[in-house]
Amino acid sequence: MSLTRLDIFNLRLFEKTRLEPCSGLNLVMGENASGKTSLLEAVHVLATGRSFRTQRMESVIRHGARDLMVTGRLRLDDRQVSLGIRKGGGRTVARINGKTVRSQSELAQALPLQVIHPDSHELLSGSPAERRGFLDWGIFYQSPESMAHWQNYRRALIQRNEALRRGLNDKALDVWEVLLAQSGEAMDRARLSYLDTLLRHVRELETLLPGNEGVDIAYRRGWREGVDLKTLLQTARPREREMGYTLSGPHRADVVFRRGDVLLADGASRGQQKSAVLLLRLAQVAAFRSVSGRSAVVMVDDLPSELDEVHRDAVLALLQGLDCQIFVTAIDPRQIDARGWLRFRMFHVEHGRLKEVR
Ligand SMILES: Nc1ncnc2c1ncn2[C@@H]1O[C@H](COP(=O)(O)OP(=O)(O)OP(=O)(O)O)[C@@H](O)[C@H]1O
Repeated sequence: MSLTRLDIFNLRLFEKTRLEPCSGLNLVMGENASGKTSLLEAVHVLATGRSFRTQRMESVIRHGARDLMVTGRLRLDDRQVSLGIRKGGGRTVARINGKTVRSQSELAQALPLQVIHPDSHELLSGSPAERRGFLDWGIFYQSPESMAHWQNYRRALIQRNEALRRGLNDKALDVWEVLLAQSGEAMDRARLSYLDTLLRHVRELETLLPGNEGVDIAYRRGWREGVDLKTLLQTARPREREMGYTLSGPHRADVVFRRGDVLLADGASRGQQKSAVLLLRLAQVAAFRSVSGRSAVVMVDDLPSELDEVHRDAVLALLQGLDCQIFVTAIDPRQIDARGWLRFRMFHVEHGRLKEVR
């Protein structure tokens, strides 16, 4: 699967821009503030409806414009699919093949995307929510039916917290706790099963990125081991009534990444962190392929930063082995050795103007 065409309207400094990428490596180069990251951001908006740089979509809309639009053409085996999204004034309209779709997640299913950018080390050192998002990316693609458990869980969690705050009786809590326990334990099983798959791919790829051998992922499910969630919720009522919210469950899950005795969150250099995050996220792409038979699009913003030549080349070799469509940005194209890539295109961007140079 690959994007064969991308049209961007009113996104950051792009007023109207077309990109025709190849199905292999697409290198986007340009000076600082030329618009390289914005180009990747456009692909991300198309796939997810969100930016990977900001929560405030208004700041992504070109100054002076009311809304932004990104459309793309995807080649899936021998089929063509067109995707589009328009965002502005708090409204989103998403389309597939010209038809408005109800949920943004339909675009995400059509265009699986993995992005690694300069803040991606937050997977290791940021908030647990970041790491739950990492797990849930995998589950969304490995077992989309599990997302229904997650939605049920979230709904029940809001209701139970409300009941706790309003001091409702045990009977009112019972209803929500049954739902929380059922959906929460299903979510936990899905996460465990995903981590199992993922770890196998980490083991397969780790030797390709020097310094990552033995990277390990320890899962913390969000409530005490050996206790079923329903019992735990019941026994925690007195304390949680005081607090006004639910203290345990898969919404408090986390994962810890380490290599031997070293916690990658604070015991690794920035370069080691970047290389570990690349390994973990690219293992997700490999796991996705093995489970679904489909390929994802991979984007690496500012690939050369923090990495020495050995690691840059190793990352490129790993990317090549994934056999996906890749977008890479760099200030200096000499830092990207694209010899050996049969499918390769290079673009130069300058003040929001894009030119194919190879
Ligand atoms: N909403 C907006 N409307 C118009 N221009 C914008 C908007 N938001 C940001 N810009 C401009 O976009 C440029 C930043 O683009 P971008 O971050 O994509 O560059 P880059 O090439 O990735 O830079 P770097 O290499 O420094 O990371 C800046 O010139 C900024 O002023």
